[in-house]
Amino acid sequence: MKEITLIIAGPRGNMGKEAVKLAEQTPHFKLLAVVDTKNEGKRLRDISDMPALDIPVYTDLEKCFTEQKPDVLIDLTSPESGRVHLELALDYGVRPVIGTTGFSQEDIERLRAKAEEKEVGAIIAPNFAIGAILMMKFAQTAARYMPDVEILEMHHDKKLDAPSGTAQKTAQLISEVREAKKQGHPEETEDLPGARGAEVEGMRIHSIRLPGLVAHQEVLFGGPGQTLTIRHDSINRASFMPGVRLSVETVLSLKTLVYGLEHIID
Ligand SMILES: NC(=O)C1=CN([C@@H]2O[C@H](COP(=O)(O)OP(=O)(O)OC[C@H]3O[C@@H](n4cnc5c(N)ncnc54)[C@H](OP(=O)(O)O)[C@@H]3O)[C@@H](O)[C@H]2O)C=CC1
Ligand SMILES: O=C(O)C1=N[C@H](C(=O)O)C[C@H](O)C1
Repeated sequence: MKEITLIIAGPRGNMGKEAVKLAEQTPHFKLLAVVDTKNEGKRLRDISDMPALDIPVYTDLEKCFTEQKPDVLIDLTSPESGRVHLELALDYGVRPVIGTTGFSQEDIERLRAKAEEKEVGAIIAPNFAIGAILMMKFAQTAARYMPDVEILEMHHDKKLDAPSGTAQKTAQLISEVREAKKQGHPEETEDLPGARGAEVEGMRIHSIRLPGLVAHQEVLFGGPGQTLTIRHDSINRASFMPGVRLSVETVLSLKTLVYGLEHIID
């Protein structure tokens, strides 16, 4: 397989650490450098807890692109940084693979237009885990038959964004097959604000944050006399890495921005 050169933004994070390992262990991936919020000028091996790789650490993504000229940027940072990094990658002709969550529908449409104008492929994957993609697909199928649905997403308490990117993507997929409808009692009230969760076309999304959790989601459907629950659990971050690898390999042949791995995994 042809060698693919990479930059990883966010290498000290939970996901970034796994992605660095993935890059090290994949024979046709070559990690050129990493982009961090600190440690400018150091080598990766000089940062505690990081693998002994003799590659540079940058704090300035533009400088990194100019000096390293990578094929692909893997971004696993924060919602604000992920947006800026994706735009910069498109400007520099570097293919972004963005696992960072917190993108709005407007962001995605604007960035897709830019990717197409520049003819640079890009992937935003709110969830890289195959099981999570299947959970979303199954939920979309179920919603055709059982349109009353609530989404419960549960994550570790270091997560910055709510609801999760996966929950938002699930709601979007369901809304493609389900007519918007108000659920629950027509006269229900929220005696404590937020008690019924966030609302997307009448569906409700509930976000739980607790230490001990990694990434979990239940999609609950109700119909007369029955319920259906579709659940996915990521019990560690290794669950996301096959999807990261597939995204890096696929983004090179794209000329648009793909939002969600369900468009890549048939
Ligand atoms: N798509 C998927 O399957 C998955 C997506 N995610 C998403 O990935 C993102 C990262 O998650 P996670 O690893 O758990 O988060 P962490 O907080 O553990 O790691 C984020 C890392 O990014 C760094 N960072 C922030 N801004 C920048 C920047 N501008 N340049 C370089 N590095 C930066 C942080 O540095 P510092 O500590 O100094 O701020 C930190 O080291 C989140 O948006 C999360 O929702 C998570 C799991 C799976
Ligand atoms: O922050 C996380 O951890 C995760 N974020 C993604 C999301 O917001 O859906 C994917 C996964 O759920 C883990």
